[in-house]
Amino acid sequence: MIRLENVSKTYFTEKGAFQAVTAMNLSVEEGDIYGIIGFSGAGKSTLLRMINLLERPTHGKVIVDGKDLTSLSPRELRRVRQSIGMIFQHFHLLSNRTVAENVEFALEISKIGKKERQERVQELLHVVGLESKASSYPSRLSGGQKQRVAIARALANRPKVLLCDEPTSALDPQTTTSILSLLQEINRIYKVTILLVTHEMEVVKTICNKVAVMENGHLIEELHLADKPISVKSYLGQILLADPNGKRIREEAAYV
Ligand SMILES: Nc1ncnc2c1ncn2[C@@H]1O[C@H](COP(=O)(O)OP(=O)(O)OP(=O)(O)O)[C@@H](O)[C@H]1O
Repeated sequence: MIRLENVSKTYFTEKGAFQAVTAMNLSVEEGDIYGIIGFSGAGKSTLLRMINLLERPTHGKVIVDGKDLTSLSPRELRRVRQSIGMIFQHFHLLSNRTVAENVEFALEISKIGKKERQERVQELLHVVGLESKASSYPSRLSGGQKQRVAIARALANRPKVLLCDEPTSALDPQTTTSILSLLQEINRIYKVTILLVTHEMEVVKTICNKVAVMENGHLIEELHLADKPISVKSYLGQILLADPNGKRIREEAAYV
């Protein structure tokens, strides 16, 4: 479903060039819930954002559903992007639109007719359990509810892939659990392939079947979590697995 071939990203700033991702190869199969984990600054978000070309790779190919996105025209890319939904740590909802209007917005952009838009919004708000909040504005919602709206909006155009950038990092543990269950349900009902960036192994262990461990822009190793026992070779992979809540990661990251 998704293949990254020798993908690198260099940022050019006033301070000079900085290589955030180096020659990464990754293969995500249809139906996977695929985690990307590592310390802060490892390049996880950069990698995720290259999958819908929010960041354009400096080198390499990004192949989604058989198409090399790096070779598409802007128009073709806009169309393909509709099949790739995305959610973020801080939700990014439109504050001047209601819950229903936030979800509908994605359908307006794809020029879907009004009747179909409204039916789809109803269905999605039902799936994320927010029918009663359709007319509320985002400022009146909890963090978990805001993420549910963002998920409904990301699913509006029936994407094949959902990219999740630290989707639970701004949420308390109980809300995190409910959002992760929702993502799992969406993966099952809609057969959406999910890629999820996180710094917490607990999140990965709860819903992912595979995880890529990243450090300093490199893929350190890939773990198949369905295997028992899980085979872990890298030191970083062992730390992450032994410390599912990421406490030690945060301590070590603060120390270095
Ligand atoms: N637009 C940019 N311009 C310059 N440098 C950037 C840019 N975006 C990210 N970086 C740098 O690239 C590196 C990787 O950043 P990235 O956000 O991908 O890491 P991450 O693993 O997602 O970490 P975090 O969880 O802290 O966001 C960091 O050192 C960051 O400062």
